[in-house]
Amino acid sequence: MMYHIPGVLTTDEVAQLRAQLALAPWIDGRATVGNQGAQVKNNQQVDTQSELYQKLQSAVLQAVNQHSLFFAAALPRQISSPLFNRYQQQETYGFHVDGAVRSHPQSGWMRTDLSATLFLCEPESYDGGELVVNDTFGQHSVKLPAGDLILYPASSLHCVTPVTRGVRVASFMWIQSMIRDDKKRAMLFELDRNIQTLRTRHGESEEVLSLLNHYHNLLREWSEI
Ligand SMILES: O=C(O)CCC(=O)C(=O)O
Ligand SMILES: [Fe+2]
Repeated sequence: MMYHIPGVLTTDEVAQLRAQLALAPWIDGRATVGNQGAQVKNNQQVDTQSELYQKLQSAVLQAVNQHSLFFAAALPRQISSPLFNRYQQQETYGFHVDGAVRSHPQSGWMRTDLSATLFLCEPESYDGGELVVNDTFGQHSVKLPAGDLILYPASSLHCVTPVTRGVRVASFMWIQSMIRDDKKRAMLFELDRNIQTLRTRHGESEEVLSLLNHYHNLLREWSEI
């Protein structure tokens, strides 16, 4: 399942981030990838050793952590330090696999259940640069407004098509979820959304309370924390 999470950053926050990113040290994106990825990866990333990187990644992490729809869809247990990438002049990232485990600054290791891209450029400012994700229902091509995020299973093969005009800048990260299984996580999300809608439409009721209890009991049953 893929989820579009709108408004992770406001237009002003995107502009501020972009201004800072223009000053950041950019290095070859192959610095953070294994053998297979290196063969198909052609982009730049902000140097994670730089002081500015620390500041920028924590701003993105904070925005993501505060977003209730992101929380409901991802049920995050761990989020990797967000990275920043840039594609221009035909740069691309061919179909690849995201590593199943990564080192994490606080916990040592994390499992990547979900991948996320936070778009930082308006779609009409560049051509190409679609994120293409293969899942069991076929191929999905994604290009979102600046400030919006796409969440997709890290288990799916995916690529970024060549940027043929302009520049595509994004932040991307991985999430270990409290609910490892995509199907269970999707069911919980659907239940959660319906409870919220019922509440907004009809207010509190015994039935809403009971469904909420059911949601939490399933979460209690399935979560790994
Ligand atoms: O730029 C993107 O949207 C995705 C990047 C990506 O797939 C990766 O770095 O593993
Ligand atoms: Fe990837």
